[in-house]
Amino acid sequence: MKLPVAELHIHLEGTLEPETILRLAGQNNIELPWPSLEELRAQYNFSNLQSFLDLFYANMAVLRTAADFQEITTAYLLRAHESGVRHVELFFDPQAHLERGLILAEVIAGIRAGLDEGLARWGITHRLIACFWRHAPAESAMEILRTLVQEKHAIDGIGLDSSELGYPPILFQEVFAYARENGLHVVAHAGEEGPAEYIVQAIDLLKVERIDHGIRCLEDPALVQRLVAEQMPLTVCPLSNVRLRAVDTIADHPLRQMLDLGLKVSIHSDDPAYFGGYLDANFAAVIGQFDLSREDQAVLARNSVEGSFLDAPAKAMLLAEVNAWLGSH
Ligand code: HPA
Ligand SMILES: [Zn+2]
Repeated sequence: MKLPVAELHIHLEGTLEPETILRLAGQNNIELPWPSLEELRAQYNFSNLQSFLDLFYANMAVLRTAADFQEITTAYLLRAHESGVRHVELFFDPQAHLERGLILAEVIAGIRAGLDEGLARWGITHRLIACFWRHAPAESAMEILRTLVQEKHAIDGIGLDSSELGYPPILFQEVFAYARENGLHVVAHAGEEGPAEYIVQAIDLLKVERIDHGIRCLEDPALVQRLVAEQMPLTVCPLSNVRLRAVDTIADHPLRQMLDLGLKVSIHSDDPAYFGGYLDANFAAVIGQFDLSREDQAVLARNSVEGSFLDAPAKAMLLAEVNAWLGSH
């Protein structure tokens, strides 16, 4: 039996595998600067968040049709199913696709079709979260969000991603207020490359329900105390942190320390096609490095379920499965 988990920090566009990128490029007549698998693979050496984002945004040019979005969503869910994922809260970047002239309703329809397929075939439940770019003006986010709300596009929440340094959460206060007023869930990347202060702003000004990454909270002991007291979920992505040089190696990752402090951390894969592995690989890396006990692993899984936007009965069911997993060995 695999450890049942909720995947809460996964960017759909970050599941685009190099082979899929080249196949879709051919299919959709998109010319990429790296036409062969070898040349493409040579690009995956990142020095920081921005160097990854540059490649990530360039590669998603190959996504053109609703069918493309459906296909990559289903492909991801199959892979997630194989790594024990029972529930997924999927991020996508509307601005990246609008900028390329795609129609948002079609993008969402494709993703939704894939999510429905994942539910039917593997029983994976889902939520869909539109992430706004913090490097773009808040007005752009607001305009898109208004359309999403007015046209009743099927999203369940909003997030905040892309380049972090220099783009504090305060810039998006109105966008997040509007989302909350319209019944949407709210999350934000904060404290990945940005300072602990951005985590404070995300909580106080954006009133987020989860922090994505959040590892730099450790630089502010008062904030750590608060995050523990409020049991604020932190969606930590170990392989991403290593590949984007937020930490030097897995051995230097603060996960063990975060668990010991009582922070509500869970493990996620961020952009698995870019960072060397899906949820199972992220778990394997930290289990091996920190000698995590089965109880530690169950805590990580419970945190993922409790931090999700599932309703209470669905959470209770998954938590019972985590306990069954713990009792099964
Ligand atoms: O790790 C990330 N950080 C910020 N933006 C992102 N967009 C995809 N992945 C990321
Ligand atoms: Zn992310």
